[in-house]
Amino acid sequence: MNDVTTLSEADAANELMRLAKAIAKHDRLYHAEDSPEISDAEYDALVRRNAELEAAFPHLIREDSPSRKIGHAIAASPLGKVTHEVRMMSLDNAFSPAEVGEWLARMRRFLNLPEGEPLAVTTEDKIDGLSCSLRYENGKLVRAATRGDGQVGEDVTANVAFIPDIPQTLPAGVPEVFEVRGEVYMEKQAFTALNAAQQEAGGKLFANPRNAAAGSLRQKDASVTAKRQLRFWAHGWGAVSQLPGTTQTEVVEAIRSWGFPVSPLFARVVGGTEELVARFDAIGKARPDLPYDIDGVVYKLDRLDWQERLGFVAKAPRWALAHKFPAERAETTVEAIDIQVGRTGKLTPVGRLAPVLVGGVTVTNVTLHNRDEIARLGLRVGDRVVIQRAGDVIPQVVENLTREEDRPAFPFPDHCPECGSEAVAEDGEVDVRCQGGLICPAQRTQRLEHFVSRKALDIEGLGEKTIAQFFALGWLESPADIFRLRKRRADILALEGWQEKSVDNLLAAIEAKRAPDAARLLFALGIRHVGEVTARDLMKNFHELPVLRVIAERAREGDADAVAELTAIDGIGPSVVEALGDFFHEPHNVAVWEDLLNEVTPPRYEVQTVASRVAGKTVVFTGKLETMSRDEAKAQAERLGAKAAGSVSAKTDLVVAGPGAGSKLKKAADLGIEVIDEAGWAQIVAEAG
Ligand SMILES: NC(=O)c1ccc[n+]([C@@H]2O[C@H](COP(=O)([O-])OP(=O)(O)OC[C@H]3O[C@@H](n4cnc5c(N)ncnc54)[C@H](O)[C@@H]3O)[C@@H](O)[C@H]2O)c1
Ligand SMILES: [Zn+2]
Repeated sequence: MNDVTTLSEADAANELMRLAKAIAKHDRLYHAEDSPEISDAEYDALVRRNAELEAAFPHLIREDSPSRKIGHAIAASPLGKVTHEVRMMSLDNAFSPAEVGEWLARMRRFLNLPEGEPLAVTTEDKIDGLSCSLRYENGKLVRAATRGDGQVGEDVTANVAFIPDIPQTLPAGVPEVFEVRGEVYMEKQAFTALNAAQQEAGGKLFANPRNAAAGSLRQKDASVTAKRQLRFWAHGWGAVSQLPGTTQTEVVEAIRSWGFPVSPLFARVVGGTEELVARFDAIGKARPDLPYDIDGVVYKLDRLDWQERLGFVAKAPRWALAHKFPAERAETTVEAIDIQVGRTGKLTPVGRLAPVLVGGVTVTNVTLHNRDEIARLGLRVGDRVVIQRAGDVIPQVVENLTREEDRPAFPFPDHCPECGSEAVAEDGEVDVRCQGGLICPAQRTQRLEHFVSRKALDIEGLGEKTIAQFFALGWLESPADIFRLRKRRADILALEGWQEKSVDNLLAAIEAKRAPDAARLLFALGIRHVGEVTARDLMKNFHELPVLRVIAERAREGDADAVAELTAIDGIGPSVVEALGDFFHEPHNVAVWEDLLNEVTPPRYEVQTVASRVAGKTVVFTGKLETMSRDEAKAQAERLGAKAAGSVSAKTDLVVAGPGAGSKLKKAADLGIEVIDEAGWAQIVAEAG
């Protein structure tokens, strides 16, 4: 779904046409046939999208716009037609306190009321049924009608005779003409029982109590209605010869006194957004215990003279608002599963959904996390799913409703969709990663940033921004390109923000790394499991990068000697051996590697030691080190010609202990080994050359 602000007029017009068609179709299925094909949340997302487009392109609003239509025309209904004397309306929706506040502010502006003056507003639950208009003349029920398209509804007079909540006659003294309007509904229990009975009899199943109530009322044969447990409560009125009050509250009270049920949660609230939202929250709390379904709270301005002044917009009164409970869960269809490659090479599946309104927000994408999650859900393209979005949490698929169908599983890719390199999950890991780190466009800039970072090649002046800029210009695709930047001196100078001096400084910093430290270069390549320390350990043993490559390739081919040679190194395990083998097995990586080694020439790697009083000794670091990391401490020991070991034994010469050293300290004492603290170690480092 494209952002409306970037949409061309032609695209907007096309989309509006498609929406008008789709919404009309779903209106027919829902209102005329009582068998919706999509969830309300999906329908609401279509309506919302239509409203967004119409707001951005008001001149494109169609003659047949869904925003102007109520319900569905009843042309095809077998029931008689009734023209409403006063149109039956819909309600505007709000999904957030902010939208409720806007509604209140709009009314205030319209009525020119002073800011902050409290308003009296009635609140009642928005019951999920179908509207029905009951016309009484001289206290006798003469006509009952559905809403239809708002102007013309269906005659259900015979049907409502079987609804005990609807009186056939009213007490003496009622106005000559009075149309009571309210909701015909089915309680949850009756709905469950009806569907069970329908299932038994092989009849039609209803999607929800609202559809069941509508399907039960709108029957040509009223004896069918008689078998269904329908109920009614009143929430308004249509044509009247006289009003029994000057406020919504007074008239609803009068209707109640004539024998009609009204909402048990009806209340008059004086205040602003905060007071209304408090009431909304209270009704939300009561919701699970109500015997019927509700989907929100209806607010109506209490004063009828103000209602009259406010009047109506296209299809709803300005003086009323339906504040809907944001559905935290909703049903929709997975239209596609795309694979995104993250900056670390992780393949993340993303579900593309038929747009659906969840928690008041239109959701079109959902993260599917990883390959295991797709397997757990048994998810395939085309499946119906329940998605959930609570608060600001990223939407999740909580259930796959299409499980049982016999279709092939989603084939999770074993190659990176960005670069075509192999994508694998290592043992015990759920994430599948692209192995083409150095050539994968999704990973490239991050790999380059790592390549020049302080602990890697440490090239000053080549920051994140510059890398991104050069990358976008096509100047930096792989590490070797860094060393070819000198040919672009004039091009860089022509860029904004670069002067002779800064360009020359950058190029000098790069030239200074033509003969880099081999361990840093190896670490800079970003091979999985090959961190700073591992890179040094490897280079200490093999000294030359081409030698390491040969050993790694032989190990991958299963050469036991090569494997043994690698794993004999302290700290090198099977995962490093595998990662190295995989790296050199990927032709793209080899190309990058060879290209790079044509540009730079690392000298033979030898551990550079300085004279110190711990040369040739074995040191153990233990406890919490406060001024350096354990890796740094190890590196320092190496530079001083000492060996850093992990545990205290008879071979240990010196223990450097931080706070909380514990058992190792005790062992050192038992063996009579010298123990110093971090400050003592710093002293030794400082003394050395
Ligand atoms: N799934 C689908 O395919 C599909 C298709 C069309 C419509 N729908 C659903 O139908 C609804 C839209 O229908 P709508 O335009 O008739 O609006 P609506 O039903 O959301 O709101 C208007 C109606 O609310 C009723 N109502 C309930 N309690 C009320 C109260 N206390 N006071 C006043 N009115 C009260 C009235 O009958 C009124 O006509 C949406 O929820 C939509 O998701 C779904
Ligand atoms: Zn890739």
